[in-house]
Amino acid sequence: MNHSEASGPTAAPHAGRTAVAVRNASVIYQTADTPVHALSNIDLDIREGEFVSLIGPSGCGKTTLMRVIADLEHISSGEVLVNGVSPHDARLARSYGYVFQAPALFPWRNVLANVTLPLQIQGKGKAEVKAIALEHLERVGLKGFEGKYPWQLSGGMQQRVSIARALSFEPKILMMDEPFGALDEITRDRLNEQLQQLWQRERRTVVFVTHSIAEAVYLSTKIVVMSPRPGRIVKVIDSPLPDERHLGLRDTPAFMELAHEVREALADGHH
Ligand SMILES: Nc1ncnc2c1ncn2[C@@H]1O[C@H](COP(=O)(O)OP(=O)(O)OP(=O)(O)O)[C@@H](O)[C@H]1O
Repeated sequence: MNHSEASGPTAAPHAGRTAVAVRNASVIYQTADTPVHALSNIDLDIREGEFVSLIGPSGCGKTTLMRVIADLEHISSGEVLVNGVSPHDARLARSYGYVFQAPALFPWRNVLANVTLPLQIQGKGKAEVKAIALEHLERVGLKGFEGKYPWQLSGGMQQRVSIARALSFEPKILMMDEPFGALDEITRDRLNEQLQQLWQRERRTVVFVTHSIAEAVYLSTKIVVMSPRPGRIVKVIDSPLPDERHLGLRDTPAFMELAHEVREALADGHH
């Protein structure tokens, strides 16, 4: 069965409810000398179940935009709504799961204890917490590794533990800031494929920051191309690729065409 037969000639319309609405949002960092205009007049809609990548050159405000959505940073003007409420209220409702570039696991806790931590903080019972954590470890392909310590795992495996931990309390939105940026290309490819399959199964909303055109095109249903000084959105591209994807897709004309469109938009942003 080819991919297009599996899910139609183009991606299914990701017509879920609005998960994130950013309206005319700007962020100005006050520094000792001149203020830094990190984001300027950002408008963005993300629907439930979309996999959205923010891509752009260093310093264009990708991380700032993600942090604004996730209530880790405040906007200077404009409005941001997450599931219809402020990012602050969304955070209190445990809407976000975070995965950062460095896995940020506790070295003195084994894999299971790292994944159970957010659940323990929620006050769930011990047996329930363990069952949930084991299930999430299995989902990221780490069944049998629950007794290992982070230093006994490869970088890619550590990042899979971080993903399991972020998903353990079933957040509405998974926020991923260059999660695979520090990994070698082969490991990165494999994790891209696993993440894509995970998204296909769960259809959770994902906001993903990356520098890689190939990664953005492979993973996303929507690609947000940004440019620096001040950080703004140059183009929003809805992916025409089918939802079911394998790494071989990267060699197809449709993939290369989309990668070209992203590259052109990035170049336009520099003018
Ligand atoms: N806390 C801060 N105080 C002052 N300036 C900041 C702060 N955080 C970020 N900036 C500046 O805001 C701009 C946007 O930064 P941001 O980290 O969002 O960009 P980015 O696209 O994620 O970059 P990279 O790809 O290098 O991580 C940059 O010019 C950065 O130097």
